[in-house]
Amino acid sequence: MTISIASQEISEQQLDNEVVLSVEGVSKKFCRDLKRSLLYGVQDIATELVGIRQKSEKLRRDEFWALKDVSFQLRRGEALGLVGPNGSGKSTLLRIISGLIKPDSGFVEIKGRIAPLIALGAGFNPILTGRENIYANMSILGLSKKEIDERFEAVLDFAEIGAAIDAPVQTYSSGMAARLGFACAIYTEPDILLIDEVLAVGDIKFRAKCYRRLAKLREQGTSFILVSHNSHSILSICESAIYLLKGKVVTVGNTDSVVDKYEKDLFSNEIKNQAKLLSLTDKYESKQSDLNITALCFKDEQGNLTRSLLSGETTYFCVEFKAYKEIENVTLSFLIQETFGESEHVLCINTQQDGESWDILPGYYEIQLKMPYLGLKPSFYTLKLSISKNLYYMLDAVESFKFTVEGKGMSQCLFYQPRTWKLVRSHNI
Ligand SMILES: Nc1ncnc2c1ncn2[C@@H]1O[C@H](COP(=O)(O)OP(=O)(O)OP(=O)(O)O)[C@@H](O)[C@H]1O
Repeated sequence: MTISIASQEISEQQLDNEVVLSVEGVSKKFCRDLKRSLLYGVQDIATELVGIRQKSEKLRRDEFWALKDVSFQLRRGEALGLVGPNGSGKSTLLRIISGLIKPDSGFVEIKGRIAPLIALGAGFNPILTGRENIYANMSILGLSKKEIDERFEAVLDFAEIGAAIDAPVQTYSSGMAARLGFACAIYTEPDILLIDEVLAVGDIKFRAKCYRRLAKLREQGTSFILVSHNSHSILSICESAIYLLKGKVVTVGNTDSVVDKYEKDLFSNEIKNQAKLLSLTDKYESKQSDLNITALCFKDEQGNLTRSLLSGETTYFCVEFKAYKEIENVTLSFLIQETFGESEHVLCINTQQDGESWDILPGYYEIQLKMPYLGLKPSFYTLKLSISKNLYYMLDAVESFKFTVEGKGMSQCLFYQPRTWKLVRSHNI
């Protein structure tokens, strides 16, 4: 009896550790010049046909490595996040894994069924109806007609597109196409699901439903590769991650440490580019306006200009402007969004709400907003700001002011909570 339990434990452990995807030394080159790319393509086909094509590590004119020597393994039930800046090769890697394109060197080994959710409605034919596309899409993913018949209602139910199922997919909104694509992919019950940013579309309710469904699939042993610019999604879904930069693997390992490294690199690049954003000297100055915003900046408690904001620190947000004439009832409003977030406003502040407005004479001014504890979590932000007269008459605005906030150990939080701790002993035993 004991022996059988032990052997069962071992076999479960082996199953858990089962590698379902192996990517070994994968490299892929592309050519920047379209004409030359076609020429290289024809050359490659011709040399392959006569059997003299050799895999070359050399780049021809205008070629570059979109992926270089990428290796990793994905295990059964594992969720792996893929992070990296634009153009780092994430989509190329997913396209190679899904078999859409061939690598120039290296190989990909897959055990089981793979379902790619790579672009919105990937694989959908726009002139076919939703119903026809479900059959076409799921049969490409390897299901028989009988299997699709059995799952059809569940797909329809999940996608929530109602009567539109008999309309051509080209009439669908991007959210509807994404829902149908997601439903088709998950109901094929794949062993590996590749998800490229698709979770960023759709309303919050649908996203929550997708996350619940993904958690369920994972319990059943499905593995995922998730590409997202939103670190929060990666951190909440994946236990391991890969950071790609210019086609090469920078780090691979536990999600927290990989995302931390990726964000640090992004922060330092943003901060280097930030200096000139503090002053708005390049901003167009309208001669017809009664007021012009001249600079935006942050200051610390001592009044020093600061470029590195820290969650939880006392911070002043300062807006300098020049008024050309006497103006009554001047108000300021701004809203802050996460630059790479999913478009929800993180913070909207309006002097009117706070019962503040000013009557001003011609001259130079600085409005200072004191935030005793900066409640923003570490991330990149974009701020939009406007100064108005009588709330609705806009005098001047700044469309996009970018800044970063740093802090430690808050990668999964949504905001900073100022706090102190105390242990109080209530009774003796
Ligand atoms: N078919 C192609 N022909 C030529 N260049 C390409 C092709 N596909 C991708 N590239 C280039 O390869 C590089 C990697 O692109 P890829 O789409 O994989 O990046 P990514 O990390 O997914 O970017 P993003 O985050 O913007 O989606 C980019 O420089 C891109 O311009």
